[in-house]
Amino acid sequence: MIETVKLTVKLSNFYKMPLINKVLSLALLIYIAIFSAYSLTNFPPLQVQNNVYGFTTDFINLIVIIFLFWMVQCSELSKKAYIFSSFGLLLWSIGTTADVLDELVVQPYWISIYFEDLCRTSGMLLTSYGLFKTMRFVQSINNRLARELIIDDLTKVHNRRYFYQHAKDAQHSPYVILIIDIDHFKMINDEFGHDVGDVMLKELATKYDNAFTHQNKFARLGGEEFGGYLPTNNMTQACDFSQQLIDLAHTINIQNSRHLTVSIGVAMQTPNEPLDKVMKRADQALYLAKKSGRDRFEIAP
Ligand SMILES: Nc1nc2c(ncn2[C@@H]2O[C@H](COP(=O)(O)OP(=O)(O)OP(=O)(O)O)[C@@H](O)[C@H]2O)c(=O)[nH]1
Repeated sequence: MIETVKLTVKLSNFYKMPLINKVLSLALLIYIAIFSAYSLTNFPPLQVQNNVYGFTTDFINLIVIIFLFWMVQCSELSKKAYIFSSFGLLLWSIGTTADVLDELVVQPYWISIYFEDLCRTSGMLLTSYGLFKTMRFVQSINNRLARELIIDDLTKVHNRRYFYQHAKDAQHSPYVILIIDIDHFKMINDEFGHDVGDVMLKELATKYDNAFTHQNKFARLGGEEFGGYLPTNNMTQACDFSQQLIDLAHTINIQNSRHLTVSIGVAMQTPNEPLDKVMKRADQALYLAKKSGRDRFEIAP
């Protein structure tokens, strides 16, 4: 099953966020307001005009860190990434607030040196780890989506997208295409139920996937139809392999009442023939195999 992945960073999302995000943001703003008011009223003032440059840069730093904190609150990150980034930026803003006020008043030594630097440094460390966790989170989503893009959901073998891409990219010429179709699959579904049909599809796909070794590729093209890609110019080998696949289907029992059969269309690429044409010829050969009684393979002329 594809699990829904939420990954949004939208500042307007804040109002939809859990209470904890809002409480944390409010706590930060209240802390900054109280600490600033306390410092400005209790510590000896400095000449602001002598520190305009320092005050401006520190103030911009603070605004940027608060903005980053806000962005984290509005993002849907993994739990660890959220916790580390939030608390890191919280500490970092607390340290930077002290840094800004440092330019306006004479702070006690323990604030201007120890408290400020400790908060800022530990904040930076936690934020960096939160960023690392965020990147790992994005990477894991990316890897999972990339995998899901080429894997068939039901049978877990490669899907049609992978098959066509591989056949186009492989650049082996000539190659052989097999189109493999389960016989009377509708009857199996009708007689035994759709769930039994699904089990048959999975069982056949797993067995065939194991049979396609080395450079040979196998995929579910859709429904009860599968594709095979053999980078070979040896038609005898391709025919022997097709017969092996037909025999392999016979080893699968449908509820111990009868075995599965498949029909296969085989087509070898002619010089410079595009993939869709080879597929079409393989499909025509499959149609012939069906018409000739099924449980067999036919070679496209
Ligand atoms: N259980 C199951 N059935 C599926 C799935 N995808 C397609 N089918 C069924 O496969 C059947 C294909 O039927 P047809 O195209 O008539 O082919 P067939 O009955 O195999 O007949 P021939 O190919 O002529 O031998 C349909 O009944 C589809 O509903 C699936 O994922 N699971």
